Amino acid sequence: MSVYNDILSAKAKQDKLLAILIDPDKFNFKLISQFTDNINNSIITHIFVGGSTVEVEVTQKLVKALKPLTRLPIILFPGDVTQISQDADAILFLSLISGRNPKYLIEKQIEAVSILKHTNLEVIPTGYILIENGKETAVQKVTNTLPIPSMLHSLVADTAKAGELLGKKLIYLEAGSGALQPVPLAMIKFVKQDLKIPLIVGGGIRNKTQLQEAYKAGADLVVIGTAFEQNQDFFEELKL
Ligand SMILES: CC(C)=CCC/C(C)=C/CC/C(C)=C/CC/C(C)=C/COP(=O)(O)OP(=O)(O)O
Ligand SMILES: O=P(O)(O)OC[C@@H](O)CO
Ligand SMILES: [Mg+2]
Repeated sequence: MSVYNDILSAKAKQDKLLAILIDPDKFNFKLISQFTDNINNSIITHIFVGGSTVEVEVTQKLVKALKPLTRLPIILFPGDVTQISQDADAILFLSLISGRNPKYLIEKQIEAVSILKHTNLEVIPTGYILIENGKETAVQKVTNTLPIPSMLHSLVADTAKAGELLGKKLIYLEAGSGALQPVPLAMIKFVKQDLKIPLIVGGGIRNKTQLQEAYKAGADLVVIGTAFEQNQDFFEELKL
């Protein structure tokens, strides 16, 4: 079994995927069993774990605790090498290709190699693209990069395609956690026209309508974090 092959076959069958993003810093360990019950009884297909700033060792503790409580794949979505946990199933090996900061284009990845050697994680090369959303996001601040303006559809599409040609296996269009505006639907459609690899879309998606619209526009996998953090009823809303 491979996490990436499963994503590819879902895409081929046009089965849409949904990841819940769990931020280790904001996680309440006391509620873990209720929380994983909610996840296991929902349409969620993947668990992403990560944050732009996470205290050392908290990710490892979270992944270890989650693993026995769910059969869903746990995928690291790391802001830093300190978030690598050997108990996860896979890691999005991100390169921030919308930015021009060498640290997030190649330096963190070099740093990660010696840590990854001691794990069995499936490594999934991922082109990560920040899209402007109306306010500065945590990832922008941490990486000291600018997102691509939301009108520049062809720059985003060319950036995504360049990622594919460089050998990335996934493209992730990111409006940012808690974004005021999710990635525009017209942009998703435009990027999708010439992209063969699966497309992940996340940031600012807060209800089922927005989720379905993102799928219809061409997202193969949608990532939602904040709506689960802030709205207790969101698991129920997804069932309707
Ligand atoms: C290859 C390895 C190990 C690391 C790659 C490091 C790179 C290139 C990261 C890209 C930039 C970055 C900081 C991504 C963070 C992704 C992420 C988990 C975002 C979600 O966090 P938010 O929810 O936006 O932020 P908060 O933590 O403030 O909530
Ligand atoms: O928290 P939200 O806004 O759902 O964003 C999810 C993810 O794309 C952030 O990296
Ligand atoms: Mg967050």
